Amino acid sequence: MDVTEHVESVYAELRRRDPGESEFHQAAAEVLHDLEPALRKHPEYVDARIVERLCEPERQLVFRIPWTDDRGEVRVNRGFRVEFSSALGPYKGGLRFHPSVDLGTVKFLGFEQIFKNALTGMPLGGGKGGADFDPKGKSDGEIMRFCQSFMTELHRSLGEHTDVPAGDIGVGSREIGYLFGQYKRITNRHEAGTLTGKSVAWGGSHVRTEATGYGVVYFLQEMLATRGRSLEGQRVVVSGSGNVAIYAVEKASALGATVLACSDSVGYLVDEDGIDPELLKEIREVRGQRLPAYAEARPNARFVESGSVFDVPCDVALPCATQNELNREHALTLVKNEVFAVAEGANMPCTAEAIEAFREAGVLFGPGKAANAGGVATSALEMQQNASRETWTFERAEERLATIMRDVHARCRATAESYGGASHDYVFGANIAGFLRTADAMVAQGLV
Ligand SMILES: NC(=O)C1=CN([C@@H]2O[C@H](COP(=O)(O)OP(=O)(O)OC[C@H]3O[C@@H](n4cnc5c(N)ncnc54)[C@H](O)[C@@H]3O)[C@@H](O)[C@H]2O)C=CC1
Ligand SMILES: O=C(O)CCC(=O)C(=O)O
Repeated sequence: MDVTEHVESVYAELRRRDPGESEFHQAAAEVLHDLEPALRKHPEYVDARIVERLCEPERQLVFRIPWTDDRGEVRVNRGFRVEFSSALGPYKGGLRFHPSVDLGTVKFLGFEQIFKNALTGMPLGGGKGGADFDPKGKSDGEIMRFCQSFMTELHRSLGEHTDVPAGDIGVGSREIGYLFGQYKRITNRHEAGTLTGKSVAWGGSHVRTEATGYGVVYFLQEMLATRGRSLEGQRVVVSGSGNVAIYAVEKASALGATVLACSDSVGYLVDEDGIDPELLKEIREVRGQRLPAYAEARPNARFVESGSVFDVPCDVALPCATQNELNREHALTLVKNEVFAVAEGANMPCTAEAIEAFREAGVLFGPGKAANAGGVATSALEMQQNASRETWTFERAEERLATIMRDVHARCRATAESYGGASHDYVFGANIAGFLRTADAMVAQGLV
């Protein structure tokens, strides 16, 4: 069978079957386009219909989540868990609580997760979940009751050898605590490895909180080193001000960069003196305030409510908020301002057109499935500690994270080159490397 025709027919079929899932189509299009050289080299993948099978989740759960608000009124949300691939290990990937979540969003995230998890070299399958629940403005009691109801339904599908969720947008260690508590109560099992992102006080791993943001910066360091640069003196712009963004700011600053700006869904913050990571953490994580509170506390900082954080001139941009937040127009502004490198902390934050603009301008570009793999990799370290009933030190966990990110970077480059691409084409390298590992396992495991 002609490989191009094969890939095109798989793509056409997935669009036909699920026409409303534009984010899933976008994620699939990028990966499928890059796979052709691998399929030419390995006709056995075509014969076994690996691509077709990978595009169809092994299982998709959609469920009702009834809960009561603080006035005693009944509320109903919709929950999702897409168990995409168990070729390399238990389904693994976070839970997102945000009003925009639908099946297409969860499928795009779960699809990306397959390749990302494979790229880490760890024994992890791919999955993702969430709910169209808006945590904004909810009380602690409401969050707890919602998490309990969510887990009352989802617990049947989970287990340390089956499916292991973690956090994502709107789900942090508080939510993981409530979810775990309900899981334990219903199953009567203190099976710590069933959820990751737990508090270090009761089964979590040091560095999991920091891992995604730190990992992005480690990946960036490796990319810069290929051009003889370091982070020292670089002007960095980060989008978002949640978990990934905060720890990207912290690590980039610690390595000598000046982080000029970060953002939220209302606007962006500029601090000409460099964002102070401790103050940012205090405001966002401890006080739960928004970014204007930071601007009020620092003389050379301002909060801007129009335009985009990517208008701020910089050497390095780290989009760490959400999907499709950086479009072609933003990319062209960054290029005009001579951006040197972009690494995705969020999942699919750059549109296909933005990535094309970076490629045309020769900007170093680290795709999310490689650059933000540190989070899920540290989740795998958490599972490892849970299985052996150990708790590693912060230093030991961070050293493992740094090594994993160096390996992910090297794997992308080596794979890109060996399949006829440029070594700096991290998108191509990541897609092929993640695919090969998964495809080999699928062929070995037969038609399942
Ligand atoms: N938490 C993790 O370990 C990992 C997260 N990611 C990805 O990183 C991204 C951020 O996740 P977290 O930091 O965990 O979530 P979070 O809930 O801690 O923070 C999300 C941030 O994005 C901002 N945001 C949301 N929608 C926005 C919009 N439309 N425009 C501008 N800002 C917006 C929020 O204000 C917040 O600052 C997501 O794409 C997530 O899938 C990727 C790998 C692992
Ligand atoms: O640690 C995990 O399992 C979740 C990480 C995640 O959701 C992601 O990589 O996007």
